[in-house]
Amino acid sequence: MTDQPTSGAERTLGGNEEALAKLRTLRGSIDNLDAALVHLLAERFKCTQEVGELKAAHDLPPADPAREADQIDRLRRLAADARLDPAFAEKFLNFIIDEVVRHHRAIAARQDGTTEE
Ligand SMILES: C=C(O[C@@H]1C=C(C(=O)O)C=C[C@H]1O)C(=O)O
Repeated sequence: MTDQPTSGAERTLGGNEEALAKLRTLRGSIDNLDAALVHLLAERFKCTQEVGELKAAHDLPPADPAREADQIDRLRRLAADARLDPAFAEKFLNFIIDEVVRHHRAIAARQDGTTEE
């Protein structure tokens, strides 16, 4: 007996129990990986928050383009080794870094007694 289908793809597979079981197993792993990604990102943002406070306390600029370039090179190499598209890895890292720098600007502005955004 198979559980009731819960999504469009599951309904389309209908009575194909083998394919349905495989889809559900894969989606279970995707759920676990997405949870791990959220936890990893939360830990990364905890670290970058502290970096932002350190920078504000020592009057350092919110962004460090040289460090960003090193990180992007490194992530592109890691992605290629892992057979992940390096262009995607770069886009993903830039998306995260933009958010980090936005936080760092806000921390610096708070420290200066100004408001940003
Ligand atoms: C976290 C930092 O601040 C910024 C964010 C970075 C990142 O998220 O990897 C890298 C460089 C900086 O522009 C840092 O300087 O280390």
